[in-house]
Amino acid sequence: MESTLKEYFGFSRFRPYQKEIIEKILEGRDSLVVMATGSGKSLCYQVPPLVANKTAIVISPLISLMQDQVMALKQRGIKAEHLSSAQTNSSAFKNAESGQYDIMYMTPEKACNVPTSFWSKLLDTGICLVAVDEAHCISEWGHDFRVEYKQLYKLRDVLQNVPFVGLTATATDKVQKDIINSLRMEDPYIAIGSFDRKNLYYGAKSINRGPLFVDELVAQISNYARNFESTIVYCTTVKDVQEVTKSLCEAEINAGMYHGQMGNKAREESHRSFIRDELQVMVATIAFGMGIDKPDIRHVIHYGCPKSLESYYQESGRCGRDGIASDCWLYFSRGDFGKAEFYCGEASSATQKKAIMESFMAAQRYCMQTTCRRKILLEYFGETFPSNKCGNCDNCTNSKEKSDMSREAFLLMGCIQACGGYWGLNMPIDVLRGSRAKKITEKQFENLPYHGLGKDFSANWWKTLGFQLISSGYLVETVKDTFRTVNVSKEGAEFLRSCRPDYQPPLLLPITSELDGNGGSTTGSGHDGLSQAEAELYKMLLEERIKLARSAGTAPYAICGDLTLKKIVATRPSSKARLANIDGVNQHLVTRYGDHFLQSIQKLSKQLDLALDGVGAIEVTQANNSCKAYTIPKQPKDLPPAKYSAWKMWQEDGLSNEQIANFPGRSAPIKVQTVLGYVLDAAREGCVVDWARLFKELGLTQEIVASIQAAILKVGSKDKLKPIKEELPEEVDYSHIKAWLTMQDLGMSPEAISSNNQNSCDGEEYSKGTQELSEKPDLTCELEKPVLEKTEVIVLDDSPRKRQKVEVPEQHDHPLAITEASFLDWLQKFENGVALSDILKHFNGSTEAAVVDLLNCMESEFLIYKKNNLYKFM
Ligand SMILES: Nc1ncnc2c1ncn2[C@@H]1O[C@H](COP(=O)(O)OP(=O)(O)OP(=O)(O)O)[C@@H](O)[C@H]1O
Repeated sequence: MESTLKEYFGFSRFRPYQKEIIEKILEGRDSLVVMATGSGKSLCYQVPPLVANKTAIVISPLISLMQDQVMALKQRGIKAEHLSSAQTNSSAFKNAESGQYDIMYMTPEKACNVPTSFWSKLLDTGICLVAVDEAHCISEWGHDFRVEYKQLYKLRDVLQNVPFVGLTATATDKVQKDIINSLRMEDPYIAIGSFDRKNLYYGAKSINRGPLFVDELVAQISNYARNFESTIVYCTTVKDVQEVTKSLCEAEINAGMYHGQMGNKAREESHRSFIRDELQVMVATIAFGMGIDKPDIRHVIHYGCPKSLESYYQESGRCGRDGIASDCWLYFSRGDFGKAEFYCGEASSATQKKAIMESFMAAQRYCMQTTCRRKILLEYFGETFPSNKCGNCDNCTNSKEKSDMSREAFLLMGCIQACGGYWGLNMPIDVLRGSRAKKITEKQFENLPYHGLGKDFSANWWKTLGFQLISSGYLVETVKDTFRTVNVSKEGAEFLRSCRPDYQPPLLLPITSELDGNGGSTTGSGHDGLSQAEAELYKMLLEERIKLARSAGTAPYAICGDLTLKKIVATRPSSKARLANIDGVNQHLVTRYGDHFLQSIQKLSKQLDLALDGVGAIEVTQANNSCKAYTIPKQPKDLPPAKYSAWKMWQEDGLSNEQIANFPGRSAPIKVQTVLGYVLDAAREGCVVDWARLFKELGLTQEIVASIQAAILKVGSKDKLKPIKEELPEEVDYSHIKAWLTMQDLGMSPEAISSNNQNSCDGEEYSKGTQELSEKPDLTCELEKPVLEKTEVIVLDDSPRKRQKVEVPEQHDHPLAITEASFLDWLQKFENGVALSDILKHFNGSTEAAVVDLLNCMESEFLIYKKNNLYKFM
C-alpha cells in the first residue's frame, strides 16, 4: 500500500484513517467515511484498485467533477475513465466492461441503467469496490438531496460480495443513518474524522450591498490575483454573479462566471479555464459547489449569506484542499436573512422544509456570532472543539489587533545593544536563537546573557518584530553603502532603562499574521518558510508548471500540487533521484517532467543565486541579507493592470513588444516604446523578465552597453535620456538605454547582463560572466585609475553611480586545491571580491562542484559573502 501511495500519488505517508479504510475495503467490508473536505477521502477508493489490480466503480454526482478527477488520475499514470453522457470516446464502454480501467467513474443514472451484462463481464475481470461519493445526496436530511442516489441500492443485487463505500464531508447523525440504510450496508466500518480544516482561516463581515462594496471586493481580489492565487466568489443570485464579474473584468482581472442560466458549453469552458489557471477568479452561484476539485484555491469569498451551514462548509471547503493556509470570507447583509421562504420553496416535503429552515438559521447564527467561528462550525456538525478560541478566525484574531510585546522587545533591543549596535538584524537574532556559528564565537557573543533566550521563535518571527520596532521608532536602521545596521533609538533606550530582567513595562505593538501564533511558521497563505529568493523561484516554477500543463492539455495542479512545488523549491534537487525523494512527487512526474523540472530548477536557481540540493539554502540567503541589499524585486503591488497585462503577454505568452503594441484586441494600437516601458516597469515592480530574450529582441549587445556606460559617464547623470542619446551613435536607441538603466536600477551588474546577453533564449546555462566581460576592453575604458593586475571591471553597486574596481587575480600553473584556510587567505587580498570563474582558475586543482560546495558552507558560516556575483571576505 505504501509503495503504491508513493508510486502513483507521490506521498510517503497515509493521512489519518486512510490506511484503515483501505484495509477494510480490501477485506471486502462495506464502509462509511465521513471526513472533512480536503481530508483525502478520494484516496481511500483510489488506492484499492491499484493494490488489488481490479476495477473500482465510483459514483459521482457531477460530470465536471468526474472529468477533473479522471484528468488528474491520468496525470498520475492511473487508467481512469468516466461513463456519462459527456463521454466522447466511443470505445470507453467496451474498454470498461473488459476491465481495462483501474477506476471507472459513473453518474448514478448511468450506474442504474447500464445493462446487467456490463456488470457480469466486469465482475469476471474483477471489481474491488463501489464508491458512492458525496453520499449525503442520498438523504433527504442532507443539503443536496438527489433522487437518483436513492436508487443505488439496486446495484447490490447485481454486485454481490462487492464492498460499498459511502463518502461524504457533511453528514449529521441522521444523514449517516440514511446512507447506511439506503445502501443496505451490512455491519459497515465507520470512519468519522474531524471536520476541522485547520489550514482555513474563517471570517465573516456585515456589509452594505452595492457598488461601493463591490469596489472594495475588486480591490481585495486584485491583490490575490497579483500573487497568482485562485479565488472563488460565491454569489446568491445570477445578477450578483454578472455584476461582480463585470467589475472584476473592468479592473483587468481574469475572471469568469458560472451559473445555472449559462449554457452547458459556456459553463464547461469556464470551469475548464479556471482549473487550468487561465482564469484566476471564478464568480459563481452554488451551481459551482461540489463540482470543483481544484486543490490550490486560496480564497473563497461568499457574497451573501449561504442557504445552509452545510453548503457553507462544502463551498468554503473548496479552499486550500492541498493543506496550504487559505482563507474563507463571508460578506453578508441583513437583507440576506429574509430569504428563508425562498429557499424553502425548493422543499418537496415537510421534513425537507424543516431541514432547510434549520440549516439556514444556523448559517445566520454563524454570520452574527462573535465567538470562535471554527467552534460554531464544528459544533454544528456534532464535534466538540476543545477550546473557546481557535486563533485562526476573525473573532479570535481581531481582539489581538495590538498586543503587549514588552518581553520580546526587551530581549531583541537588549541583544542589539549588547552586540554593539553595528550589525543588521541577523546577528542579534542568531545570538538570541542560540547560534554558535563562528561569527558568533569569534566575537564571544555566545557569552552574552541574551544568548539562546529567543529560541522559541523563528528567525523570521524575530525579523518581523524587528521591523515593527523600527517602524514604531524603538529601533533605527542606518543604511551605509549596502550595509544595514540596526541600533536602539533614543526611545528604545528609554524603554530599556525602564526594564528589569523580571519586569518590563507594557509595549503594545500591532500584531501581524507573522507575529501571531507560534512563531509565524504556519500563518498566512504566503510563501511560508521560503526565503525571498525561494519565493521568487516558487513563482517562476508556478509559471513553468502552467506552461507544462498547457502543452500536456491538463491543469497545472494535475502536474503537481502547490505544496509539492514548495517542497521542490526548498530542496532544489539536482538529480531525478533527489526529485523522486520529495514528498508528493510521483513516478509519473519524475519520468515525464523530471528533466524539464531539473533544468528549470538549475537555471532559475542560478539566476537567483540559490544553491542546489537545499544545502543550507535558506540559511545562506538569510546570511547574505545582512550584507547585501536585495536584488530580488518586490511583488508588483503598485503595477497598474495595463502594465501588468503587457508584461504577461510579453513574458508569459512570448509575444514581442511590437506584437503587443498592435494586438488585435486593442481599441487602438499603442507605441512599441510604450509597451517596452510597461515591461520594464513590471520588472521594476518585481515581475520576472527573461532578460536574454529582451536583449535579443532589442538587439542590445555588449558593445552597445559599453557605449551607453561611456555616455552616462560623460554626461555625468542618467536622469535625462536625451543628453545620453545625443552622445551615442544612431543605432543605439532609447529602448537600449531604457533597458540597460532598468537593469542597473535593479542592481544587476554588467557581468550579469553580458552573460545573459551571451545566452540564447532557449535557456542554456549562463557561463563565464566576469571573464567574458574582462576580456572586453571597451567596457573598462572609462576607468580612471591604473590597471591593478591584469584588468578591471566596473561593477555597479546598488547605488547606480557607484563604481568599484575589481582586481582579477593571476592564474598560476600548478594544480592548487581549495581549502577553507587557503581560500580565506587568498580572498583577503581582493578587497572588492572575486568571481567564481577566477576562484576556479586559481584553485585549479579542485573541481567546480567541490569549490561551490565549500563556498556555500563558508557563506552559511558567515565567513564570506557574495555580492553582485563576487565573493568577498566578511
Ligand atoms: N496521504 C496523503 N498525503 C498527502 N496529501 C494527500 C494525501 N491524501 C490526499 N492528499 C491530498 O489532499 C488533497 C485533498 O484530497 P481529496 O481530494 O481526496 O479530498 P476529499 O476528502 O475527497 O475532499 P472533498 O470532500 O472536498 O472532495 C488532494 O490534493 C490530495 O492529493
